[in-house]
Amino acid sequence: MSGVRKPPALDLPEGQWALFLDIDGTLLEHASHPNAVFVSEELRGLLGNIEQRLGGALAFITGRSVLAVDRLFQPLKLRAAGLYGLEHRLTPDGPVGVADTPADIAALADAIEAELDDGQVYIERKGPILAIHTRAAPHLLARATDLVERALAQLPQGYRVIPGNAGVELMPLEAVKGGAIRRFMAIPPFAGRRPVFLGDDTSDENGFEAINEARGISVRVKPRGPTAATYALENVAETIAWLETNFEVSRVS
Ligand SMILES: O=P(O)(O)OC[C@H]1O[C@H](O[C@H]2O[C@H](CO)[C@@H](O)[C@H](O)[C@H]2O)[C@H](O)[C@@H](O)[C@@H]1O
Ligand SMILES: [Mg+2]
Repeated sequence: MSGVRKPPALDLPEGQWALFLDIDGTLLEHASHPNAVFVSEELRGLLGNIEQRLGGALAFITGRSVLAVDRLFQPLKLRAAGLYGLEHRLTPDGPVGVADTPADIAALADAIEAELDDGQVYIERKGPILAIHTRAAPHLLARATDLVERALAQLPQGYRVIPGNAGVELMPLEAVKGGAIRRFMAIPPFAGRRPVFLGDDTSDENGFEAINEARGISVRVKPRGPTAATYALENVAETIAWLETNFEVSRVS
């Protein structure tokens, strides 16, 4: 595991922690399609219990939209930053704040879809963000990446391309997980607490940097190379077990 250490046992009372969680690849095993992931009752119960024990200081920090997250975890609703921080819901039942869309990329999505006319590539349209999923057609990843990089030239400045997990995403520069974490850390019930963030992907690295600046605990799940995270866990199962152990929550039967 790239020599990164396992995270330590948490040594402060639970009221002093703030917990930020990536979803795909961290809490959920990857599936062939974004809508094919499985959320167990145990996981819903665990997250609900942790949210209560932390006095609400738990938020999802994800590339999915908040609406997509709510559909997956229903009836559980948590604080969340969606679309890498372009959306945020600061209280579980509050409104979803949405950042401006710098450009309409729907037409771009159509063009890329037509170019990759293969039936195996799924283009996820997330408003200002485009995710090209090549999990079912790995041989098309390089072509998809090339197309998206060339599409950058057609957009106003302020977009970037980042590798996804079995795909590639095009997004505004301000879509960064570190910004989302800092926003939560400035308000109750997060402010003044020591933050923990668990994530598994390139897009989580910026979040790890924000956590490290705040002297928190950054944990990369299944690191595949260099990471800014201080600690690492092997996989989803180990992540869930670590959360259960460290937040002293018993499994929901
Ligand atoms: O920030 P995350 O919560 O980890 O979300 C990242 C992206 O996750 C989803 O795509 C990934 O997971 C899918 C389900 O396992 C998989 O089919 C796909 O190949 C992965 O890239 C989601 O669809 C994206 O919108 C998120 O940005
Ligand atoms: Mg992830």
